[in-house]
Formats: sequence, C-alpha cells, structure tokens
Amino acid sequence: MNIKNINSIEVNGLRKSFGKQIVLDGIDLAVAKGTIFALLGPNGAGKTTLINILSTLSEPDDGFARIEGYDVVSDRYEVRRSISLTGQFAAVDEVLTAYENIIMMCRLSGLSRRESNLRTAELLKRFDLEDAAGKRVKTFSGGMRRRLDLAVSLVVSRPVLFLDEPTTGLDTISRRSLWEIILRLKQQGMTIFLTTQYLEEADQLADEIAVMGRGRIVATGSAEGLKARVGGEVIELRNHMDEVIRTIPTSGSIQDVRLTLNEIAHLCPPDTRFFIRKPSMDDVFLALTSIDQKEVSLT
Ligand SMILES: Nc1ncnc2c1ncn2[C@@H]1O[C@H](COP(=O)(O)OP(=O)(O)OP(=O)(O)O)[C@@H](O)[C@H]1O
Repeated sequence: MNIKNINSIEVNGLRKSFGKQIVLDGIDLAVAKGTIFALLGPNGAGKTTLINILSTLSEPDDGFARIEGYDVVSDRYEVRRSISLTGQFAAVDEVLTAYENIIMMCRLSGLSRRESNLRTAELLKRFDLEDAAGKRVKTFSGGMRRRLDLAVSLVVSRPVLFLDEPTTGLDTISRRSLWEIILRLKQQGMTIFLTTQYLEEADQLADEIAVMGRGRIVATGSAEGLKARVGGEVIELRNHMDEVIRTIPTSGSIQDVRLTLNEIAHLCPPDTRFFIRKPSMDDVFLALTSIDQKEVSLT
C-alpha cells in the first residue's frame, strides 16, 4: 500500500543480526523527498546491511522500512520499481565497452532499439563518458568505472537512488566530479541515500547526516548542526613536531577553555601547544562514535 507523505524513506525500529552478532540494533530514520541523506559510519558499522534491507536484497529481523510509501518486505516489487542502486563494487561488464554496457541495460530494461540509442547517448553525455564510449571497461580508471556504474543504474529513471560508498578509493578529482553529478541528480528531484566513510563527503553533499555506531544511529542533523553539538570551539593540542595529539570539545567560553586547559596541563609534555578552532566533521565523528577521548594518549 502506498502511503503518501513527504518522506521518501522511512525506517522504524529496524533490527538485523547475523548469528549472535547484532548488526542493526533498532534503526529509526526518515529521508525527505528530493534531499541527500548521508549515513556515516566506520568499517563494519552496518551501512551496507541497512542499504541491502532498504533495497530489498535482504530482510530485517524486526521493524519496518518504507520507500516512497511501499514496505520493503510486503511491497518488494513496488520498492524495486522505485529505486536505483549502485554498490561498492562496479557492476559493469569489463569486457564490454561503456556504450555496450549502457545499451545492454537499456534493452534488458525493455526499451526499444531507438529508445535505447537515445538514452545511451544521453547518459554517455551526462556522465562525461562520450570520449570513452568505445573503450572496454577494463581499461577504465576507478572514476570512469563509477560514473559508468551510475549511468547504468540510471537507465530507467527512479525517484530514489542508493549509493553505497560511491567514492571509496577514488582520487580527489574523480571524487569531486562524482559529487557534482550527485548534486545534479538531486537538482533533478531525486532522493539520494548514500553511505560514506568520508566526513568531507557527508559535509559537502548531505542535507542530513546520520552517524552510525554499534548498530545504532547515534546522531542525526545537518553538518552544521552536528558540529554545533560537539561544542562551540575545539581545543587542539599539538606536540613539538606540530602533530595533533588530542582534540577536546569545549563550549568556547573563557571559563570552559580555562578549566579544560587547567585539567589537562599537568598531563601534557612541556612543549605542547594549544590552538582553538571550530569543530570539523572529524571531531563530530570522534565524539559520537566509540572512541573515548579520555583514552587517547597524550604522548
Ligand atoms: N551476510 C552476512 N553474514 C554474516 N555477517 C555479515 C553479513 N553481512 C554483513 N555481516 C557482518 O555485519 C557487520 C556489518 O557489515 P556491513 O557490510 O553492513 O558494514 P559496513 O558499515 O557497510 O562496512 P564497510 O564500510 O566495511 O562496508 C560486519 O561485521 C559484517 O562482517
């Protein structure tokens, strides 16, 4: 049943275990239509497991999730018709050319020969692959593969796009070019759910970020909102080699900064210097995931 509302994705109390390992321990989240949502978490946090459930590749043990109002278990067919999915590993055929990969997907999706030709030309242009159209995929760089993978997954236009770590392993230029493509897809009205280990990626792209740790969402908000939760200012301690040895969130008030410095001064080597700066997404991540600041060594 399609329940009309402003959220494209709704997740409620979702749980999943593999044997005794609890991977998703009650996930709740909502993604508004036409926005980019980034799920941020370290390796093994359960991001792919969640995407697999949302894209109907796997079933939850408990809880429910809806995509465009359709339940991922009972309305599986409708969910599949509402989503495009691009995984961590490019799902394109290495022996074929970029052109052949896209046209094959067009034909498999039921487009006529004429429609397939038009769509392929359009996608090659949109993903900056026109010059590489006749080249075999095995000769492609990582960035070109990701662009082709995205093009193939968008042969049929769907309202929701899942991107599982879309830029992992890419160099900075390829990453930025993919970010531009992702932002353009949002401008065209798509809802985009992406997972990432890169804080900068979430910071640059996402309207809303959820930080995942130990099978739970430990915080959600905009990049700015999450940074504000960490504190007004961060004290950064650096050693004589100018290496950061510790960061400590503070409210930014004189009293708080003075108290914090008093508390830690006797623990620091004499040549330690301190700097005060605005929190970054790295600080947010460290503060919200399992790392206990007190355990970080000062030497
Ligand atoms: N099919 C499975 N059977 C058993 N364990 C699994 C299965 N799928 C995932 N896991 C385990 O669940 C945990 C979460 O894995 P998942 O791939 O969802 O994490 P992730 O956040 O996507 O990490 P990464 O960034 O490394 O891809 C891991 O410990 C993984 O070994």
